Amino acid sequence: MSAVRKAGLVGWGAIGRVVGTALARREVPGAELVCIVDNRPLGDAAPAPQVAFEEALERCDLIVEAAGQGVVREWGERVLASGTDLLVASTGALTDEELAKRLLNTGPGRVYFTGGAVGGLDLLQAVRAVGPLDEVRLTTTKLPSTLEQPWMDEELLSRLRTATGPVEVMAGTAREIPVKFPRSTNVAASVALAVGDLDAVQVRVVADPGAHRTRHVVEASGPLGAYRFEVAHLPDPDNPATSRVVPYAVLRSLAALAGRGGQIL
Ligand SMILES: NC(=O)C1=CN([C@@H]2O[C@H](COP(=O)(O)OP(=O)(O)OC[C@H]3O[C@@H](n4cnc5c(N)ncnc54)[C@H](OP(=O)(O)O)[C@@H]3O)[C@@H](O)[C@H]2O)C=CC1
Ligand SMILES: O=C([O-])CC(=O)C(=O)O
Repeated sequence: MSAVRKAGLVGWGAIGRVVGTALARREVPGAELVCIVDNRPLGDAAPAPQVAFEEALERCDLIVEAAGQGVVREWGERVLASGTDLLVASTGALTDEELAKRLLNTGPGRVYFTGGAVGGLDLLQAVRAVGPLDEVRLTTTKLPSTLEQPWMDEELLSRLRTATGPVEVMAGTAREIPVKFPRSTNVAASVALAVGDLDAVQVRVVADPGAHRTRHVVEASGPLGAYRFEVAHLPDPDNPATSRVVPYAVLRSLAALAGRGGQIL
């Protein structure tokens, strides 16, 4: 592995632009931006060459996925088999346990995920080593428009569009929810990765026209106590499904992977 991590960024959107700009400015010690992969032609605005995914694998030793669950499904194993590490933002892809297993067993590259929009995962992961968490709940509250999905029927869409207060859109486990809302509930999968059990995490997705901040509340109890983590994020103005904090969580994960944080992580 080179002393400086050669990072390739997949996705030049709400997350990718902030991450890519910071990397290009060398704001993450120990990591540099080598190339960008995106569906759309990026033109001169991009701070690194736009390349095809195959070429990114040749140029990089770390791929940062900030594009969507489909990229993890389609490319995950190829990234790792090529010897390149993979940092995943679209953790919802890992609710496919067969895929998650294959990614764990493929190498020599390694797979990592970022905590993204949700906090407290380190503590949940620590407690899980003592014994299973018996109750884990996540309540995600977002602007209704960010939760509309192609599979929704007219009645549900109309409930979302005419809501004047909080409306429960769906309840289910972390196995079910991130697949149904692929761009807006990856946090459920992230909590499940920390807890180590997709079915143990009960998720409520709430649409609220008053949710000018996106809220994620994680509640859990286990052998050593009870936990509650609540965040209220400003949404990205261009893509309100994504909280503005997420690229900074990706950058934090990158700094840890690059191992030269300039801070004690
Ligand atoms: N872990 C967490 O807490 C969070 C995770 N996420 C995940 O991160 C993803 C990205 O978020 P965000 O930046 O807000 O999304 P955006 O839609 O703003 O940007 C995604 C970019 O990636 C591109 N893209 C999508 N698929 C591909 C592909 N197969 N190959 C190349 N480029 C592709 C998109 O192009 P196009 O639009 O043309 O498809 C778009 O330019 C989300 O879809 C979600 O899965 C998001 C928020 C929080
Ligand atoms: O950014 C957020 O608040 C959460 C999100 O979109 C996701 O988990 O996919």
